[in-house]
Amino acid sequence: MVHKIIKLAVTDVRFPTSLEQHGSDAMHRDPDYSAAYVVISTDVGLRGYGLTFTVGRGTEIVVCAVEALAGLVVGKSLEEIISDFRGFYRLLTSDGQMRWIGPEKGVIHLATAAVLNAVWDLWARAEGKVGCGDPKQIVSCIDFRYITDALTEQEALVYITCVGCLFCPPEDQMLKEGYPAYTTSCAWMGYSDQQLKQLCTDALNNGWTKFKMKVGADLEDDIRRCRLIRQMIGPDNTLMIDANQRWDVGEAIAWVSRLAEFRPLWIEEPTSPDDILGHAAISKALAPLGIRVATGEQCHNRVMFKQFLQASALQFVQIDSCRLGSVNENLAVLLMAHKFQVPVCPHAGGVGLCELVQHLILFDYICVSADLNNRMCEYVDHLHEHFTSPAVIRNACYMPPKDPGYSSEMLESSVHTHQYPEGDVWKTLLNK
Ligand SMILES: C[C@H](O)[C@@H](O)CC(=O)C(=O)O
Ligand SMILES: [Mg+2]
Repeated sequence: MVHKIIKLAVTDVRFPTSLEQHGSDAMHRDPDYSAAYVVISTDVGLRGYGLTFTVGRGTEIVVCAVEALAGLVVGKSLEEIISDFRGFYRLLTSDGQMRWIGPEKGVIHLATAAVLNAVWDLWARAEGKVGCGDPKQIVSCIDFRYITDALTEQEALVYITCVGCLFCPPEDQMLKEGYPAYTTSCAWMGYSDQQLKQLCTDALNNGWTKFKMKVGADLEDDIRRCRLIRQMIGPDNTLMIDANQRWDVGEAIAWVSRLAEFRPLWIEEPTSPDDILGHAAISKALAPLGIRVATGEQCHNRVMFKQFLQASALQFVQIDSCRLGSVNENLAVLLMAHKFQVPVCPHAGGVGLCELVQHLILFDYICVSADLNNRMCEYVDHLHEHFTSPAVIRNACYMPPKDPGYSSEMLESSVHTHQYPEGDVWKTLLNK
């Protein structure tokens, strides 16, 4: 059957998370978790749902960028797209008049992610499964331009060990135990000590063993809060810290050295996400303290990741389902990470990110790495109730999604009440 795309609609959906400081960090003190939410409709009634994550006012700019891309999608059939998905990725990322405002970075790339995420969702739904493709087909979705010095198409084909799957029915171990997760939800920057203690207690009771906390605003506060969380979780559980790009290179090294006594596994985003050599310097300086560097949530494309890997500038690759150009570009990055033997631990702190990225990490485990050592996927406990197929956590592990698609569909009622500014939630807040 042919599925012709006849419409692309995009909505600015925002959740007022800043009211309770959910999602806050040293650089984003008042994030309203938001999404440019895309619905593509076909002439046979099937729809695909996609999104990209944002944190508030910027969403309206991403929505404009999605609208500017719509003309490249509407009128095509799904079958035409997937018969040359690499070409379609290029069409979106290399359009002669649009690429000037990227290329493959910033607002236009977030918009590309939203559109392509919807296409992947549509593809999986059309196939009636949680995904599609054999290794050759999967590799044919990747644009290798700019990365062949690090990863060739032939190598990629060898690295995909499992026959016949992207989003295929997961293997037994994943079905029984799930994929290990860590929680960031106990220690957002704006939470009080009391709240942090209570959330840690609840999380420990629910079986969580890996915790991430926000740092970087005030050193004395960080020392106090790290001590508190270490006391709460005990010596054997895992702690990670996240500065969200707060420091210069030297400052990062000095600051994190002061937190070494709390034995963080990694410092995340210590400095500018674009500073590859800075991250390399921080990695080198902190290695003797047993602290590694993680980054990726604002690493804007595969070329940047390539250089991070080539420069040994990161020890954990944090792919993001909405920052990179959808599944297509995430596949390139997780295959490069495999080649460089750096574990992938996806970023999921945002609305919808847990839902989407769980598919990518399952693919990484089942089809590429077959390794859980030092690997875990972030989980944040917010806003899942707005999705038709929310991520399911059992005993601190992601349980494989069961419904066909990319788990990216939101409840119509949630979209309706949270669209900005006309949804009821915002009408009420803005009129206060
Ligand atoms: C603004 C977001 O909540 C950000 O703090 C998320 C993040 O850094 C993470 O989940 O890691
Ligand atoms: Mg982070």
